[in-house]
Amino acid sequence: MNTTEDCDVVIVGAGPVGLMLANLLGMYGHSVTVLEALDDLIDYPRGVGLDDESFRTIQTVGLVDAVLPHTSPQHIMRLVNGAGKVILVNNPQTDEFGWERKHSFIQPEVDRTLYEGLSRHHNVQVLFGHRVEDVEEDAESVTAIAESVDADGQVALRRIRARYLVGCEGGKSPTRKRLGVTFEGESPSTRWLVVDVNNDPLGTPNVFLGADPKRPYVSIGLPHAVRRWEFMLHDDETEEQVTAPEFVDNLLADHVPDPSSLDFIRRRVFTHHGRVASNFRRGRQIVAGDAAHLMPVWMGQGWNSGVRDATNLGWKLATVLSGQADDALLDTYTSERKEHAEAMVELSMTFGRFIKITNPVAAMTRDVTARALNIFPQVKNYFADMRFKPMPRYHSGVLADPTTKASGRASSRITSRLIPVRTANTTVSPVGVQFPQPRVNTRDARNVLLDDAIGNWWSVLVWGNDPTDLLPQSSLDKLAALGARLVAVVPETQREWLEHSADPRIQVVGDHTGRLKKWFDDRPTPLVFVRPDRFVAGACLAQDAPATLDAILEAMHFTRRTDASDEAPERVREAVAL
Ligand SMILES: O=C(O)CCc1cccc(O)c1
Repeated sequence: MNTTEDCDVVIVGAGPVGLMLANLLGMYGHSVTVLEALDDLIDYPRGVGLDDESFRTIQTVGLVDAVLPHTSPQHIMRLVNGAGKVILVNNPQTDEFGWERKHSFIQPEVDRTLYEGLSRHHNVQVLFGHRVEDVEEDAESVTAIAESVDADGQVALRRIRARYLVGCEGGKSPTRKRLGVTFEGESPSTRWLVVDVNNDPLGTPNVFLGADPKRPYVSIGLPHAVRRWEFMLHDDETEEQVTAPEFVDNLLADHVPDPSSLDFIRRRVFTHHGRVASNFRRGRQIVAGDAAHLMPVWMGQGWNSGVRDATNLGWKLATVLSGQADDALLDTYTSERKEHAEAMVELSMTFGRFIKITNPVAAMTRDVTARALNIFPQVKNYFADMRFKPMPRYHSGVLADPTTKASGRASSRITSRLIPVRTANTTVSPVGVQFPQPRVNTRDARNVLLDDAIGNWWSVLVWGNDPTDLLPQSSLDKLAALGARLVAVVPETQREWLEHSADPRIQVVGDHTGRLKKWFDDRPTPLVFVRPDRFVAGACLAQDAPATLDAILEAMHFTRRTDASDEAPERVREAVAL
């Protein structure tokens, strides 16, 4: 081991989070080495739910067409009691972020698509069969020392030096242990047996959560004729017992006429955990996905929470690596993601307690209460629409919100001059939440989802106006240095007219569905700064835009280094050339 290979980021673990992060960084032009201890990707299903936010990131990395065939939209979840009667339904109908809120999916196929997507990026490599044995960190770099064993049993060590290392190697994450942070929460002792089969003998779609006090169970129809069952285990049942074919056939006898004809993918025992790391970063090492937080399966949020981490971290790493911001920007990864991960863990743990009830009297009380609550449409819709799912809303980080005290560190400098209530439908600030994604028409009359029109980096969206008419040259220069795309959003009726009269550098989008008009009508902020991860960093009146922009740049520790020169990242040059 004499040589050291260099790259921008070492990712440890070729699971979905590592692969998604590698896709994002590769797309932004950075070099990545992914080190995976296993010889290949894991080939059996684990996560089964893919949500709209993850789909949006899959869209960002350009892999939607390859992922869609491994998904089913309108993924409904029903809670049934011991007699098989439905007591709660969860069937959200919204597509506000451009995609159905819930899909089922085949994780090994989607993970493989993410892996194959990396071949588009010459600067990204995945090394299977490479176990990280040691990590050295100094002021300038972090070096992973990885061991591999060839077919003849020869052991080789490889040194990969990078600016940052991201541990995406699951709940037992050695990276998290090296950070020395705590992994707070609970690991209830309840065990579950998971049984996946290939030739689904039922054929019914969707998820059934069987709140049967005798033995709670789960039955899920997945794409490609895969069926998943999960059975809660009693304390006296050993792993050896419950994975034996006769035991499994016995459990399945209540669900399928002939269990003996099933083509089993896997039978495995697992326990749920509800834990969150106290910090997701220390120095040059960062954790993401299960390495940073573990949650029970009930909300289908394990895979999605990891993808949210990658989405949050990807653009921040890209910004720091290209010199646009100081590395303090990376601290906002913990402050933004940890709170939401905690909320998701808490919700998933609560749901688990609700399903796992084995005391018959307590179970009956639960069922009667749930059915009684269903009589009230508001309660019924609350569950059906999944309004109990905490949507990410950042309160501190790369934000500038004059309406809250706790936003980005520079927010207090913004003059708080929101439109008087009489000229807006509400006074709710959109700062810290995701911007919606309806379909729009573009300059060349293509009908696309909004993100495909505004690109994969920063954008400034203005309702009904040409941003170059509203913003002073000093702000336009800063936005050019940031690489932000300027977007005028107009009713479709005005699109062609504006295209002819507006500054040629701006993108004009026609709101033919009226959804964006409604969004801007509902908020007192006709100018919004949208981050690369689609969250609103700032929103204001046009006249407040210069101060809001300055506050955002300060909150992201912007260095103002970049311009449209040859050294500028490609995305900046593209935006400036618009
Ligand atoms: O809603 C979903 O995406 C399914 C969540 C779920 C529920 C129960 C077990 C399991 O493995 C996933």
